[in-house]
Amino acid sequence: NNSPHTPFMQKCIELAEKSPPRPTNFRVGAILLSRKDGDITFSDDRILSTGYTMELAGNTHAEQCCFANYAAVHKVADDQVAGALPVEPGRKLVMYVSMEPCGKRLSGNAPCVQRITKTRDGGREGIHKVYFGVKEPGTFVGESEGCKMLSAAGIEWEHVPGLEKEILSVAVAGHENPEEEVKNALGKLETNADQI
Ligand SMILES: Nc1nc(=O)c(N)c(NC[C@H](O)[C@H](O)[C@H](O)COP(=O)(O)O)[nH]1
Ligand SMILES: [Zn+2]
Repeated sequence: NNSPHTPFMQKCIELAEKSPPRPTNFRVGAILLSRKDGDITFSDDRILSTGYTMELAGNTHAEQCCFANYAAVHKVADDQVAGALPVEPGRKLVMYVSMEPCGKRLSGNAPCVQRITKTRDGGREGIHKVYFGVKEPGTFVGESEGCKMLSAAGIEWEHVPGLEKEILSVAVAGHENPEEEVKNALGKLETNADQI
């Protein structure tokens, strides 16, 4: 699949591969960038931050680490990251994540969709669009709500097809029956591919 977004998804997979395998989460990679409107070759992209699951101490998600890394570089607290993100006319903030941002976490920690929507606080445009490579499998929270919650917050999202098997294999590497879980998740994708 030669989507122009594929190289970014491959970079997210490389990031996810740095994540320590655990049975209790998915290994995910995230990239935050600024993109010039109408730049169809993405040649004027500016990478702002990256993150991967458990990159930072504690039970941290890729998107969470991506924001926290940006906050640290800009010397603001994690919950102040929105105010530190660039606001540039003619440019948009875009996030690539190998897996759909979580709408709910078994740990009860703030879900990443909430962290993404918070970038719009104070009337800022914040994150304009999120690209992800696979919907979250039902392993932990059942039917994922991430996309619905992004739409409800007025944030665009798009599934980048073609790398589902690679993304899922990396994501579940620390799980009990990884092959089974990947097959199951891919099977679900086949049956409701149109509903993604
Ligand atoms: N998009 C995304 N990025 C991540 O870095 C990550 N680990 C998940 N995983 C989603 C999954 O639903 C939660 O990992 C479980 O619900 C357990 O919740 P905790 O992670 O312990 O808060 N999803
Ligand atoms: Zn998350």
